[in-house]
Amino acid sequence: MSRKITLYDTTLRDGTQAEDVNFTVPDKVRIAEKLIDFGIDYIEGGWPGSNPRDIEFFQAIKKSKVPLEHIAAFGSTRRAKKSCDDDEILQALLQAGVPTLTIFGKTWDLHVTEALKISLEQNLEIIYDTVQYLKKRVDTVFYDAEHFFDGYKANSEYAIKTLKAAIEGGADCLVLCDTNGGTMPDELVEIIEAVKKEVGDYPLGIHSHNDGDCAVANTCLAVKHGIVHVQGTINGYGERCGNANLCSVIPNLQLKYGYECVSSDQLKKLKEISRFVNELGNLKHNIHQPYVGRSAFAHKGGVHVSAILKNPKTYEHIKPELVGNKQRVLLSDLSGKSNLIYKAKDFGLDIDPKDERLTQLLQQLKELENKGFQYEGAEASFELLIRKAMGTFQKFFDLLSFRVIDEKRSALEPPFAEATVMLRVGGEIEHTAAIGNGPVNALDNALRKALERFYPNLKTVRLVDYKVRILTGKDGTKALTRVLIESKDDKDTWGTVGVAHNIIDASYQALVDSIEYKLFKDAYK
Ligand SMILES: CC(=O)SCCNC(=O)CCNC(=O)[C@H](O)C(C)(C)COP(=O)(O)OP(=O)(O)OC[C@H]1O[C@@H](n2cnc3c(N)ncnc32)[C@H](O)[C@@H]1OP(=O)(O)O
Ligand SMILES: CC(=O)C(=O)O
Repeated sequence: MSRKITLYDTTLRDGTQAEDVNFTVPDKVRIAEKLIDFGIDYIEGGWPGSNPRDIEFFQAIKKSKVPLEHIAAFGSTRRAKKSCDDDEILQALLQAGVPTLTIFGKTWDLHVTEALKISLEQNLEIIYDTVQYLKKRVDTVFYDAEHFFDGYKANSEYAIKTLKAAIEGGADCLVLCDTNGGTMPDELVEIIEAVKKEVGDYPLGIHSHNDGDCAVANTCLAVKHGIVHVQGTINGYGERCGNANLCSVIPNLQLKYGYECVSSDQLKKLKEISRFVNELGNLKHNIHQPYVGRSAFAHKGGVHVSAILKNPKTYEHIKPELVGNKQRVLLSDLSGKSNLIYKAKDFGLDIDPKDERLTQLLQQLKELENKGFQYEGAEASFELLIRKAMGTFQKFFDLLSFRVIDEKRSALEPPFAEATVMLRVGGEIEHTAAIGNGPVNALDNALRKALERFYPNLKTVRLVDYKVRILTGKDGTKALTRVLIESKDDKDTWGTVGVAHNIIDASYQALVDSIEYKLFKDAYK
C-alpha cells in the first residue's frame, strides 16, 4: 500500500480563483518555498498568459531557493484559429521558462460545441497538437481533462477519445478533472475503473472541485482506485466552493490508507502550512477545519473529557501531534469534573477527583458561564479561579475603592478621563490618581501606579489586546458586556476576562486578574 503519490498544489492558481483570495508576487514565492519544504512535488504558480502578476511570479521564482523542476505553469490548449506558433497563450507558457507545463483541454462535447464553438474532431486535433508541441519543448506536460466526469457521462466514447489524443501527443499524466464539482463518489469510482480499461496503466491524476462537498472523499477514493497524481489546494481554496483540501487529503492518504505522500516530519508542519497560507492571504483561520483547525482536537463535553483522560483514542481519530496540532480541553457549562482536573494539571495542580472543593468549583464555573463569563481565551482568569477555590492562591493586594471620571469640558475638546484607586498592600494604604486617553486606560494607569511601588515587576506588563463583546444586544445601552484582555511581559502572554453591565467594572475585573496573574506567576511559577 505504500505507493508514492505525486502531490500537485494549485493554491497559487486555482486557489486564487476563489472569491477573496489574492496573493502578491512575494507572497506567492514565500508560499512556494514553504510548500517545497513541506514535500509538495509540483507547485502550479499561475497562468502566465493571463496577467502580469503571474508572468512576474515566474521571473521571481527563478531568483528564489525553489528548484525549478517543482514549478508548473498553467494554460489552455491552443485557440482553434491559431497555430501553436502563433498562439499567445502557448507562447506565454513557454516564456515562463519552467520545465513543467499543465494545459487544460475540453472533454465534454457540450463545451466543445457551445463554449469553443468548434467541431468535436477539431477539438481532438487541438488537444493532440498542443500537447505534442509543448512536449517537444519542455520536459513534462500534464494534461488536465477539464469536465472529465460530466463529459464522460454525456458522451463516454468522445471523452475517451480526448484522453487518447493527449496520450498520442505524449502527455505525462492525464488528470481527470471534476470541474463542476458535482460528481458523487460512487460515480467517480465507476468512471475511473472504466477509464483504466481504456488507457491501461497510463498515469492518471485527479482534480476535484467541492461543489457537492465531496472533493476530499473523491480524491482519496480516486487514489484507492489507482490514481497516482493528486491535485488540490491548501485549505481547499479554489473556484466557487473550492478545490480538494490538501490539508485533509494528505493526512487521509498517509495516515488512513498508508500511501506515501510526505515524510512524517513534514506532516507535522501541516497545521503551520495551513496557517501560513491564511496569514499571507489575510484570510480567517477556520477553527473547525479537520486536522489543522484549533478545534480539531478540542474537547468540550464532560463525557468526552472524562474518556480522553483515560485514553485519548476514545474521542480522537489520530494523534494530533502527527499533523502538528494538539489536544485541548474547553471549559463551559457542558464541563464535568474531568475538564477541571485536566485544566488544573496544565497549571501544575494535581486535584484529587474526590476532593469536595471540585464539586463546588464546577458549580461556580457553571454559574459564571451562565452570567456570561467565558474562559476560552481567558485561561489566566480560570487559573486564578481554580487556585482561589483550591486555596493555593496568595493575595497581593486588596482594592478598597475606585472612581473613574469621564468629563467632557467643551463640545470641541475630547473628554478628559481620570481614575483614582485606593488599595491596601500588607498594612499600607495607597491612594493614587492617574489620567488616560479613556476611562479604562485611566483606570489601568491608576492601578499600576498604585502597585508599582510595591511590585516593580509590573512595569514589564503591556496590554496587547482589549476586546468588548455585548452579550445582550437587545438591551441597548443596558446590555451586559464581556471584556477580554490580553497581557504580555518579556516571557509570557495571558488572557483575562470580566463581565458586568458596567463596562468599566467588567474592564476592572479583567485588569485586576491580569495584574494578579502576573504577580502570582512571577512569585510562584
Ligand atoms: C477550469 C478552470 O478553472 S480553467 C482556468 C480558468 N481560469 C481563468 O480563466 C483565469 C485566467 N483567465 C484569463 O486571464 C482570461 O480568461 C484569458 C487571458 C485566459 C482569456 O481572456 P480572453 O481572451 O479575453 O477570453 P475570455 O476570458 O473572455 O474567454 C475565454 C476564451 O478561452 C476559450 N477557451 C476556453 N477553454 C479553452 C481551451 N481549453 N482551449 C482553448 N480555448 C479555450 C473560450 O472559448 C474563450 O474564447 P472566445 O472568447 O473566443 O470564445
Ligand atoms: C483544470 C481545472 O482547474 C478544472 O478543470 O477545474
